[in-house]
Amino acid sequence: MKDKATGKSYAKIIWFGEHSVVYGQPAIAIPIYSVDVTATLKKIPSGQEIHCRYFDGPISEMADNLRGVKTLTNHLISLFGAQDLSFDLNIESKLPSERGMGSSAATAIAIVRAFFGFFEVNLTRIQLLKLADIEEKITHGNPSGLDSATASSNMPIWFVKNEINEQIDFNLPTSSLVIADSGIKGKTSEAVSLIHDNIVDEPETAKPLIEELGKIAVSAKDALATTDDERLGKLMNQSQRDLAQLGVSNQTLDTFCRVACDNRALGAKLTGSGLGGCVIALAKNQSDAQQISTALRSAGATQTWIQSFKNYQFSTGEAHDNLVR
Ligand SMILES: C[C@@](O)(CCO)CC(=O)[O-]
Repeated sequence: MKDKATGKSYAKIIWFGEHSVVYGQPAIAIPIYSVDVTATLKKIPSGQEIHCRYFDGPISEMADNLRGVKTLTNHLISLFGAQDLSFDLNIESKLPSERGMGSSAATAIAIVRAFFGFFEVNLTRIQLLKLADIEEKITHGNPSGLDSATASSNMPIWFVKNEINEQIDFNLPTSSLVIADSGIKGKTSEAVSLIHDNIVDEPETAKPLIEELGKIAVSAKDALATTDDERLGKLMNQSQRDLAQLGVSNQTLDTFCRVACDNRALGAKLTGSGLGGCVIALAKNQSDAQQISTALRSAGATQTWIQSFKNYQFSTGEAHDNLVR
């Protein structure tokens, strides 16, 4: 056992396939390395404390809105027989919460990694995702697993619920994604049940849209393999139309997409569960990305990030074993 260990994870951006992934369609998602979560577990003289932006104090006193993190932490305490250990768990997150960037999954992944690092026990990817799911099931109800799979990956992934979780390697050396936060909170569980209700109430409209979103993800994978950024942009626009028809966009997100496209974006769409949160726009080069980012800030984005794909591959030192959870 160490005196101190840290676990890291990343914000996730779903490029293609949010919502349809819940219904078995494929998705493409990417970790955003500059927007990360670090959990640090260290020994202290007494108590079991947790510090994060929503809570500061003993784990036993955590409020109900943090039930996911509390349950996961208690599960890890039992797993390692650490009931009598005095420790402090400090979570530092650069992710805004409820903005479609996978804040809860990233927090869960960082916590699990911190515990395994602290107890010096090897962690397999399957174990990591299963443990993160303890938190995600409480926070989101019926997660596809895409958020945790991406937050823990060091590469973009191609994902099919319970079937495929593999890295994709592509080369888009000049393009980048501009991510713009609308500042509006979007609850994943609400957006997921809204789509579920649409499928039940209007299956003849909703089901073909879900299937089309899956086909778009397949085409996008092909466009990535052939470095066809113009096609990727068009596929993003098509996704946005389908997601809006399914009811998870809103006026602000629609406006952001239009502003991005009026400012040289090759395409734009909401990312994550929608009903708020972030929009992503594909830029052909760095100067276009700057222009799009500035235009989106003028249109009201509270924060923007530019993720370039140059030298995207990097290593966390942990193998991504391409295993299904
Ligand atoms: C909306 C959704 O597809 C992504 C949320 O980040 C839900 C899920 O995959 O569990």
